[in-house]
Amino acid sequence: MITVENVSKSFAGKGSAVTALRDVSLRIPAGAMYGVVGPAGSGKSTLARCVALDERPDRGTVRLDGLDTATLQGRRLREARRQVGVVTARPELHNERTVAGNVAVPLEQLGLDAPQRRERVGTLLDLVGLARGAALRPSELTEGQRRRIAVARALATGAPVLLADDATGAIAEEETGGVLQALDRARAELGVTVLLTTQEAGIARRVCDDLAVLERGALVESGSLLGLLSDPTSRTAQALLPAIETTRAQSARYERSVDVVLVGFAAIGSLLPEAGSRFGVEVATIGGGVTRVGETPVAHFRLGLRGERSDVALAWISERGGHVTHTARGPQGVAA
Ligand SMILES: Nc1ncnc2c1ncn2[C@@H]1O[C@H](COP(=O)(O)OP(=O)(O)OP(=O)(O)O)[C@@H](O)[C@H]1O
Repeated sequence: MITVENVSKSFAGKGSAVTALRDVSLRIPAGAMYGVVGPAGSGKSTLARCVALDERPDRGTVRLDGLDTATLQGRRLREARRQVGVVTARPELHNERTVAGNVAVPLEQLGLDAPQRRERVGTLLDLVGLARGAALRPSELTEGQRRRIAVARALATGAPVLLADDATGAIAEEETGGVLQALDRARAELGVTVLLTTQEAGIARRVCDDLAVLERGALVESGSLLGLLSDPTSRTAQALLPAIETTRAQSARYERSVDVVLVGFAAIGSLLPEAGSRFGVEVATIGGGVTRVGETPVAHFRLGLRGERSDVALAWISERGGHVTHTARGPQGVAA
């Protein structure tokens, strides 16, 4: 468990100081894939550097498994830093060494002998999908593959936390999946806690369980990704849920219209038709669509309803986990 407790951090700027983090608190459970999302300059890297103990907060503290890191110095600080492997968007690789040689660097520093290094490097290159590239030079690989070397190197010493600070930044779209898969396998197969910062909520949507959104150094929302998506007013939902575009004419064919978020195959497949037949109400999908969070489908639909018991049908949908938002009714009982 990583806890960030009321962390604030400012830097001297030209003239006035720049506040990079304002009283940020987070709880990152052990073994989670946790996303920190926000626009450029919102404080993601500063938060990442505070968690990696490369930066000291002005106020507040970071706890790694309960250890208060605020006052650590010298050897104890170095030991705590070794708990966190770091990958950035600009990993420095040694081009005079092979891919395997790069991953072996931290193991050489630890004093592992050659057979132990070979075994560990082989396992890690396999984990990041580069087992066949071991003898190549980093310059012979794509940028996405170089990021995966950096992931393997960051995991080499067995750090329980992996900090991927914009690790998918500035690589080709088709290579993003490979980097995300490497991070996901680190979590799933090594039990590593992964903190992933990115400007794109869509990147976090593909792999993260939990999310924090930063804006101008402040935490604006945090929680499970599915929980945040269930609230259509959250920033995360607004960024990730399919947009609803319906015309007035489409809505006008029904007595009322509502928006609904449904999570999971079962809810999306059966809740609406079942509500319709159970309560004798016509329930039609007149807008929206389905997206995916990891493996889970999430629907954001506008529904048109007709029938006396539409209120009861909607209450029934809500009781079964559907998140219903009532849109304003127009003068003829039509959604505005
Ligand atoms: N070492 C530093 N010295 C001065 N200002 C800094 C320093 N590090 C960060 N800042 C400032 O703090 C604010 C937050 O920066 P930070 O790099 O944490 O944001 P970010 O969300 O990671 O941005 P990006 O997505 O562009 O990487 C910015 O205004 C930045 O200019």
